[in-house]
Amino acid sequence: MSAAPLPNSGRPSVVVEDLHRRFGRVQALRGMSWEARAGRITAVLGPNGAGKTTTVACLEGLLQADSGTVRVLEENPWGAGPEHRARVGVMLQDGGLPNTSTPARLLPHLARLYADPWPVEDLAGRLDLRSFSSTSVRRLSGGQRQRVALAAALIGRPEVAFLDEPSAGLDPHARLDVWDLVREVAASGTCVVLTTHSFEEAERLADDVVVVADGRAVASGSVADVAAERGLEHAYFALTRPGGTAA
Ligand SMILES: Nc1ncnc2c1ncn2[C@@H]1O[C@H](COP(=O)(O)OP(=O)(O)OP(=O)(O)O)[C@@H](O)[C@H]1O
Repeated sequence: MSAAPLPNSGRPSVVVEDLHRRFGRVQALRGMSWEARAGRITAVLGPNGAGKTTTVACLEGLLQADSGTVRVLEENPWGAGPEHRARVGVMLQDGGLPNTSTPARLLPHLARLYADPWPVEDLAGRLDLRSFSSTSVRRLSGGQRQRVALAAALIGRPEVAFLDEPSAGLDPHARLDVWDLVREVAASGTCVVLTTHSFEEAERLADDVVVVADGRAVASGSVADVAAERGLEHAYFALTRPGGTAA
């Protein structure tokens, strides 16, 4: 029997290479390049408007780049079929959940779309969804909706999960629950890519970090490498200072 490959060996699960995307006069992406690997958590950090959401939308197959390459599980996500979609979990910033449904109806419905879903009860327990499982999505608090959106992204046990600010606005208990779950998902071999504005989240949760500014990646690598001696926060400010480069 051959040894199981290391989770971060082989080709990266997510590849962004020299991506360009313009919206009218705004050049949102200008040569964005980075990679993310299976079994690791990659945090994408950057100022407002730096191009994080645009890049992730291209990776999710929701937006087409003007030029450059995007590969997710070795496929171009733009126009990819249902088999590819089933392998990728997406948590959008605004939740993207149907307002009139309830967690108790929505999650079992989503679970039935997958061959080997995460058991709904277990996921609901892990994210503490039970106390509001019969409340309509419209009436949930922001943090509750966020946790349901995360459950919806993970229920299909995706090989790649894109999580847009997964713990923004959560209370400290919920935040720790989310971090534990995300770590577990990555430990099972999933490539987790999350956007965040939190240095604490990047430092405590992520293995790798990509710092984005002005439409391109200005640093990427392990959190330890990017943070270097002076810490991630210092590196971030040096790298993303308007018109400046790393000190
Ligand atoms: N659909 C669109 N139409 C016009 N401009 C857009 C569109 N989507 C993004 N942009 C612009 O592209 C740039 C990059 O936006 P993007 O949402 O990718 O940034 P971001 O890094 O995710 O920011 P934030 O941290 O605020 O979420 C911004 O200047 C934004 O205004």
